[in-house]
Amino acid sequence: MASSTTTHSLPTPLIHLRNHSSRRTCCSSPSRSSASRRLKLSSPKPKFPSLKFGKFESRYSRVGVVVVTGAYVAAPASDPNVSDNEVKLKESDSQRVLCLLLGFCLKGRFFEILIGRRPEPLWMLLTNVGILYAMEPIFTVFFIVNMGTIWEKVMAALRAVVFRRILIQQVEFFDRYKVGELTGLLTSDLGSIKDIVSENVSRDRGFRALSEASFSTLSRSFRYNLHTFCPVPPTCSSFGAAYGFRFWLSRSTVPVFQAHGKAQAAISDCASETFSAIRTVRSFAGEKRQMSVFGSQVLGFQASGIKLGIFKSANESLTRIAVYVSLLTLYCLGGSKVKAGELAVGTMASFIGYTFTLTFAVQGLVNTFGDLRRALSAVERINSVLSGTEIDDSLAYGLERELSSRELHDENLKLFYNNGSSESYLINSHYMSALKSARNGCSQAWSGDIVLEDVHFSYPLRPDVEILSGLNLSIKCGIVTALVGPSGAGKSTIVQLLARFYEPTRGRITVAGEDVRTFDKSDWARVISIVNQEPVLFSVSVGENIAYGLPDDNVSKEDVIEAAKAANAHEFIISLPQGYDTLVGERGSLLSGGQRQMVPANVQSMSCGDKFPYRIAIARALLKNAPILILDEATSALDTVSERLVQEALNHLMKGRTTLVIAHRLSTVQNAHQIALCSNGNIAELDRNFLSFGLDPYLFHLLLFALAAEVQL
Ligand SMILES: Nc1ncnc2c1ncn2[C@@H]1O[C@H](COP(=O)(O)OP(=O)(O)OP(=O)(O)O)[C@@H](O)[C@H]1O
Repeated sequence: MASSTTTHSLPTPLIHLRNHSSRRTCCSSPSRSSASRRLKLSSPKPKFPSLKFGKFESRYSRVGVVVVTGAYVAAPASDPNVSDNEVKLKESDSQRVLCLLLGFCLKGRFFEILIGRRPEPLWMLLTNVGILYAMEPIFTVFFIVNMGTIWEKVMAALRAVVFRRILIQQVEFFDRYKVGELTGLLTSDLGSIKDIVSENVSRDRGFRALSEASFSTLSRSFRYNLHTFCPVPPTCSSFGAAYGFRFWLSRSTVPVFQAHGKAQAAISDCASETFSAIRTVRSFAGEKRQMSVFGSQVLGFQASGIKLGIFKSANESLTRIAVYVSLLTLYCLGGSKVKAGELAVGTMASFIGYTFTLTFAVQGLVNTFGDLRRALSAVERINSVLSGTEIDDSLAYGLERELSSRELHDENLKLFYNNGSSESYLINSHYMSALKSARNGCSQAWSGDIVLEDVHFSYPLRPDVEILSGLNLSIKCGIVTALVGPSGAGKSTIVQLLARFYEPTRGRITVAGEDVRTFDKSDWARVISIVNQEPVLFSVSVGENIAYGLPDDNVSKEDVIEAAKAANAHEFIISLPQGYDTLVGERGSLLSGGQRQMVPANVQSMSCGDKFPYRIAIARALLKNAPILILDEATSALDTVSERLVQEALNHLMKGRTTLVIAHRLSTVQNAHQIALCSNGNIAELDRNFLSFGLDPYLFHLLLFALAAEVQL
């Protein structure tokens, strides 16, 4: 190979000109070579400050600058016409590292030294390469650890924002979306966004792939392009075509990704629905039906997965076609040039190296594009769920106020607070701050009646069906009102309005004469306790489940025990293997078969295991001590002991409170101070003496139906 100059200055147009000419020196005109030397000597001084690297400095610098300036690879490291002063370059650390990388890994010179066509010692070359190989993993660890940490923090903040945004939606939002869909947002959708970084910090993907691909293309273009190496334009155009087509393809795959995400959410929805209602499924022998529903979701997911696979394969094969066309062009055109002596073998070899680098980089980019598409459709799904809905202003305002005003001792809550007032711009703070605290509502509810005045209501998802049509009901302070009526009459709807899960579409609800809408809804829960037939227990200990009655307070163990005693649950709880610390399973299933055997037989008989959650709920309500109590009476038959225990607990709970009982038993109705019959979205108040003669439960229900059908309200 011909030898000419060592180049060592910054990449100015002047230097490019010189480099091109120096390259030609090896193959063609000597006059251009001398011209290049003249130009080289007049090159500007390097701008970078000098750093002493001892012996290695000049060698690395020289090698590196050759590449940076796009010099011809056949240029030797030393040139007798160049003075030492010129050779000693002054570059920064990063420039040196870049020089090392570029000089040894990407140049034809590397191959030529390896095959002995150049005089430089091989050990020197291998030492340099070894140093580079050692540095790479160190920087990789640094890069991945930092990127990973930053991105994990971003994702935690994002998860907190989405969770909080879901929590403060109005109740109808939860009617509209299934549990699986919402959990899917927090798991698989946010997971796809997380993958953008976590999957793309690896060597061959993401930013690295992008920089490698760009650099390979650019350096190829600068070094070989236009003058001598005709394979470059066809290679670049095939890659260009592949990129263009991929861009079009990526746009058309977004709906496919979305459909795939939806299908995945449907699977998790079906699974969570089935498992959460497992007792109902069992009791109806519904396993086969659930399997069929699940099967159809899985098949849907499979179909969308296959469709997605087809798009992915199109992407893959397109990339490969581009690579192989590029390589074939290179072999044909480059090979003929080597044969004709117009091109050095090392150059050809390095060009093949570039092409492979580009191949891997483009492959990495394809994967990154795939991640981006998935992430984009996930963002779109999260947006479509959360943007079209209305947040519950009052709840959002209350939470915002709590989180920002309070001394936060709970580290976990700081995650939500630090992300700050992301919702504050959505809230009408001026209006909200004028609302009265629910503590005022509490004190008024202890002394005043609750009145529903001409209440009309339709559920937001079925606005054309009026459930309550001008309903009037007065629930007297401190006494028990029994609400009776046939199924679907609207009893639970009244409860939901009193709890302020929904607001009446017309009319109003008052407490001691004050419209409930003048009270802050965010802590309205203080005013009302609700005990459902099927109370929900959380997957924490029995004690914590009772303490949930006052979730924001530090409830002492003594208070929990006192509440449990009043709810007649204490005996049963202490008979459990870990007492109050016994963990409650999902949906309140308390004991495994083995644990049941450890509970003494006499306790088991009085445990009314199935009604245990009901008594825990009573204990919770006792702890909460709200002035208004709403009770959906347990319908399932209890044995005499259980019935007595539960009734005693309820009597305890109802004492002195304004109580509304959705009554399913004659005894409850007979003991109530006031009876309201709900039918056709309206109320008729009944005289309790009307039922004071002995009726058996069957006759009682018959009578209710007859009344509901006959009474013109
Ligand atoms: N979230 C909802 N969205 C739309 N319609 C609803 C919703 N909840 C209940 N409904 C409808 O409102 C009507 C009244 O239901 P509601 O649950 O209040 O009756 P109910 O008297 O409590 O019946 P049951 O004694 O069987 O519980 C029913 O037709 C029911 O289908």
